[in-house]
Amino acid sequence: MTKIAPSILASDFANLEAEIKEVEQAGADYIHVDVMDGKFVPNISIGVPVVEAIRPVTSLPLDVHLMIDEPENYVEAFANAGASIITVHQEATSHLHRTVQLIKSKGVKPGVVINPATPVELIKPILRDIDLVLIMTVNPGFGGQDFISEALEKVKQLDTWRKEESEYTYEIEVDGGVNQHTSLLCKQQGADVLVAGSAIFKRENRKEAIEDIRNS
Ligand SMILES: O=C(CO)[C@H](O)[C@H](O)COP(=O)(O)O
Ligand SMILES: [Fe+2]
Repeated sequence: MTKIAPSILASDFANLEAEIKEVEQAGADYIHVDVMDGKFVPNISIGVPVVEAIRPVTSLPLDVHLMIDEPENYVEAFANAGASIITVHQEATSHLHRTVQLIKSKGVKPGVVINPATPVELIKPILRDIDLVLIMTVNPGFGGQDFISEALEKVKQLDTWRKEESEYTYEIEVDGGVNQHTSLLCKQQGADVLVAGSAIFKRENRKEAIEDIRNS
């Protein structure tokens, strides 16, 4: 069954605990946390104290998407705050293997994410070391943007590679512009986890929203 990771970027921050509990009750699999630094992406969102604050309010894994330059400098802080998965941009770190090893050494699952214009071949050398690959279907920085369907070819390629190579155990996650229509395209190409912000939190009935995305 396709996993659904609601992105709290689109939630009501004044009621964050209730928002998280509602999507957990509604069948979410991960809580996706978008961290932005105003440098790697042109927006600032939330950081370590928010991860620490939400860790006790849910039993779901916290899927922390770091949209920050030199993420290696913050791996320890996010690990200590309770991140379950830490995903770093290939474009943001010079020594990807070192950063991934650092994440593992803190007992956290490592993920690697690429922007829509980044070729998937660039991350082939790291695939055996990671638990998750995140394919961006928008340019990161904001919720509510339109889905870039061209990026889905990378999902297909990743699915093909892991069928050919037993050492590859990564999940394939898609993030950006996912809704009940685009979710079908992601699943058809082999995606396991779908991130959705606006399509879940901007709807009154979160259970229906999650089911519409999962069952499209
Ligand atoms: O990483 C992100 C933005 O950079 C978010 O996870 C993503 O945009 C989710 O929001 P939406 O579903 O509204 O597109
Ligand atoms: Fe994200």
